[in-house]
Amino acid sequence: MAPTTSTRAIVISGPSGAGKSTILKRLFEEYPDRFGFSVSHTTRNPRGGEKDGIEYHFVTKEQFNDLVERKGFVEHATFGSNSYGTSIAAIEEIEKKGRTCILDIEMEGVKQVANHPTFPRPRFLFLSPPSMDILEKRLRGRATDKEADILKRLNQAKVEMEFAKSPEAPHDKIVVNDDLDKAYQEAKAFIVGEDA
Ligand SMILES: Nc1ncnc2c1ncn2[C@@H]1O[C@H](COP(=O)(O)OP(=O)(O)OP(=O)(O)O)[C@@H](O)[C@H]1O
Repeated sequence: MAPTTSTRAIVISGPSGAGKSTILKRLFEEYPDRFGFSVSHTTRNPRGGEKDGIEYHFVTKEQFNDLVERKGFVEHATFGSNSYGTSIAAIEEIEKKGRTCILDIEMEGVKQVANHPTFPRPRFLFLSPPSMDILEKRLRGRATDKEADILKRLNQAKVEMEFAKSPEAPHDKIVVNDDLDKAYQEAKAFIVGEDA
């Protein structure tokens, strides 16, 4: 059965520090039963306490590559020696529960999802910082990132912002996260469908 509008997956993207987690946390609090995150696949080993099928689907490199060949991932990437991916089956697991799957993914993943040969096109939301200066302040204010990481994230943010402006970008809606309450209301209107 094709997903109805209410369970059609939603992709949220935007530079690191744009406020994706902040907005999604609020959304999940306001609508505790309406959304879900898919469980990703990874070839890395489980860390203490991680359970297969909960934090990740832990698979071998062969299993992972087999799923890549069969176009079973809407997006996947390799970092260092470990691969990660979002499978169509994992998204369907969320939809089967009558929930909307939210995919929080970076730019290369967004391109892959938009160009997938069979996966029904999700709705794309891009969260933008008000300016690069403010983004830098927020990344510094988060105090979780090392200086080298902050500089890497800022460089990558420039690339993501350029992509968002390009004709190739699939975004259906761009929300500028200046005032958090206003940005949340705008994102929510798009996500829960009033603005669909
Ligand atoms: N509108 C806002 N005004 C001020 N600060 C904000 C606003 N939105 C988010 N922040 C702060 O900016 C920082 C970055 O936000 P957040 O961690 O949600 O970004 P993110 O897009 O999820 O980043 P990542 O992709 O790295 O996970 C956080 O410290 C958050 O509290």
